[in-house]
Amino acid sequence: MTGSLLQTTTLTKRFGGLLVTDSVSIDVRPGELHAIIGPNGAGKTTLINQLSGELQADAGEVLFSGQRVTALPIHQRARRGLLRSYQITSVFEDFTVLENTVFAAMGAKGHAFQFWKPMLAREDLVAIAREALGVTNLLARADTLASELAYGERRQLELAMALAAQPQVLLLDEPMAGMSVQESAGVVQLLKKLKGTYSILLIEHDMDAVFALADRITVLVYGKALFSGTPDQIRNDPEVRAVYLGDEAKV
Ligand SMILES: Nc1ncnc2c1ncn2[C@@H]1O[C@H](COP(=O)(O)OP(=O)(O)OP(=O)(O)O)[C@@H](O)[C@H]1O
Repeated sequence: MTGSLLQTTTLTKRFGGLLVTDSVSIDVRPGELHAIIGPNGAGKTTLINQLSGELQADAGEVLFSGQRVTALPIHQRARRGLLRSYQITSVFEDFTVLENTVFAAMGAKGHAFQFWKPMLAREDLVAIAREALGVTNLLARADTLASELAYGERRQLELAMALAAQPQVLLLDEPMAGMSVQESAGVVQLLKKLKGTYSILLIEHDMDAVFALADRITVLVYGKALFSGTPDQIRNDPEVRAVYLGDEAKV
């Protein structure tokens, strides 16, 4: 698979006797949004955890920009540009939205946090942070404390913080979970804007969102990548319809 930014080869993970990632080989190409769908318990989160570095695979490889990152910890993968939204830097409740985003930019660049220096004096990092807040429509809330954000805005902040870290590949695990219909629509618009610039691996249960956004979709069932293809191919594949989407699926 040439031209892949992120790739797994026969990735395998067991929890005791349970095979949760069953020799999965998938890839994310530059600029594409690749969605992973599958029933509850199919192993989607376990797979993304092995990509981010939160879990170590039992066998197989994770390649990022052609290099093995399989054994690297989370922060080293993040520094190379493989980043999971919301997990790299936690949100500080008593910091403003801008300060949290500057902090994320700082961490990504490997700068140590210096308590004696005002965070917002770092003009280069503030510029990166403001751009990320602009993209995620949070600029108007830049001076608001994180603790005062509504739930949907908080998820936007997590995404802004990930963007401030200037990733190449973004790993997103159910970014619309818990959101209102209106908030979800906002995230779909945002991801439409981001794809192309960033390569995105998305796990999402909202099939309307997945089919509106994905360039490619992989269907995971019992830990196995059953099928990968374009939304049209997935929609029209009889096996996928039978095992996952259901014959009545209107997608
Ligand atoms: N740390 C763990 N130890 C043991 N079993 C686990 C662990 N984490 C997940 N599992 C099991 O692995 C299987 C896959 O879980 P996973 O959360 O990856 O699925 P998922 O596709 O993300 O599910 P959902 O769509 O419900 O979020 C499930 O049967 C789950 O119970």
